[in-house]
Amino acid sequence: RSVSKIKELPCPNNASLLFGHEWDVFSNVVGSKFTEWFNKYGPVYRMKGALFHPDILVVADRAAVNHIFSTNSYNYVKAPFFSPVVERLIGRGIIWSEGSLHKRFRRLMDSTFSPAKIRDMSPDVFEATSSLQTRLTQHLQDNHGEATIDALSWTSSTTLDVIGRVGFGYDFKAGESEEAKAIKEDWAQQVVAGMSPTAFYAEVVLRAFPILLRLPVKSMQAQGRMKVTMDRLSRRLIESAESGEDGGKRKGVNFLATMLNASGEGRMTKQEMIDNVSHLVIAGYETSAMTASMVLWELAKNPSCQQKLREELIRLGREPSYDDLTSNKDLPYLDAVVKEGLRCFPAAANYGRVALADDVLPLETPITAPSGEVLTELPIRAGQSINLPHISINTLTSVWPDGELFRPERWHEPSGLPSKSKALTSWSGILTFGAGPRMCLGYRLAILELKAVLAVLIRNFAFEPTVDVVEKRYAVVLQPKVVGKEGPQMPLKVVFAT
Ligand code: HEM
Repeated sequence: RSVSKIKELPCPNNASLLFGHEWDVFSNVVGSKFTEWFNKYGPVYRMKGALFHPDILVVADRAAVNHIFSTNSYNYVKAPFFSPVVERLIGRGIIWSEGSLHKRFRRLMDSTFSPAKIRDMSPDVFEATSSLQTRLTQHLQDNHGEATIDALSWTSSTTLDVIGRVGFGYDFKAGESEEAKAIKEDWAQQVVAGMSPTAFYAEVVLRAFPILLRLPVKSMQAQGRMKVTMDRLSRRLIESAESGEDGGKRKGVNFLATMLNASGEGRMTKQEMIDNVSHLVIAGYETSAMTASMVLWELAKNPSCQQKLREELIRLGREPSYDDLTSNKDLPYLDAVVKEGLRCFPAAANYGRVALADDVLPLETPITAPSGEVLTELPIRAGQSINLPHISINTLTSVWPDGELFRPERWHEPSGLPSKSKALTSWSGILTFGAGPRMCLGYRLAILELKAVLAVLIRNFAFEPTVDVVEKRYAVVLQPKVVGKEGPQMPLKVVFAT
């Protein structure tokens, strides 16, 4: 068995005796501490864990990242603390699964997200975005042409609509159906709980004493409530499709049809179907909605970017079609805006993994240990916690020129992007959708949705920031939060575009 060399790595000073460096990471702007330490110590370092948890490895080195995501991906699992939380929230579906179960789920679901299937989904996406336009137009007319909206709430109603339609032939009625309201409410409660310092303490205590997971703690009961809502919806969808009560609508094209087929052939149990419906809804709706709201925020703060995008959309002279949105021929700036939004605001901002078995991480940038030994690879032991903070890795200035700035133009300038020798091999060289066998299943749908939502909004409306101070927080996924107010939100002023 090789000896771990973790202790040879640089480590920031000033760790708290009780909370190591983890409180620093939680209480500062998302990713800022990781970035500060990457800049100081290079692309691989260790930090102290809370409650005497062994040191955590933090990695941005290109070879190590590629190894963990792609080459030996199944050796790097979600943290043991994370799995029971996901299970309690949304059951044992694809996000929860590991190893052979994950491979089986992935084989069943991969084809549902092929480019051809996404094209088939596009009318549903456009129906949802056109409803967004109609509702926002009405809202502005009711408010004398000017309103302050919570952009996150508007985008999440739209992405929930999309996932309902394309996934299950189900209409969430722009966030107004009983289930949509329950899902949005339960989710918001999770996020509010996740933003509080108690969430930090709960996580590190439960990690140290997993037995406590069995106790009836309040925040865990909230997770249970979400599962009840999701289970009820999943069962209803499945039963109405099985009985033909929905007129065969849900047996047609969507994820549910794929799962019903698999279940008919004995390749998926009913409970697995129920859980995977929940996983697809949760994975698919809030991530895309948050990203869209963050991009709107950036465009609100950058009127010239917003105007440039609007002019491109007006120049097109028609509602963008699927081909317009995917070919990038006539809408290159929209493509750049979406890529830049995904780079700067990755949903899984602080991403963690744990090694199942001993392994050796390759290193692109050798590390000189205090002994003078030069490490060109890093042996690690089973159980090693690893952090791969997407938000820092996507924005490191040593890789991305002025990487901390939101600047869509970079995607059209060779000097704005990482050099070939520094770029990751993931989608567009960023980690937002992960990489390798667990790469986001719905990334093509997410990109189409983001483009369709932004095209409709920017073509027809103009956005400005409010006096509220918005900050990025991490609770379940990356979230916008207004300083001094509870819960996630993105307040923006909106008027009709002229
Ligand atoms: C901007 C929007 C989105 C972002 C940033 C995002 C990001 C991610 C990330 C980081 C992962 C985890 C990869 C890993 O575990 O290594 C993931 C997994 C997943 N995503 Fe997305 N996602 C988005 C939208 C969607 C959409 C629209 C769907 C469609 C239903 C979706 C479905 C999934 C599923 C099913 C998984 C689990 C894949 C697996 O474990 O094999 N995501 N996503």
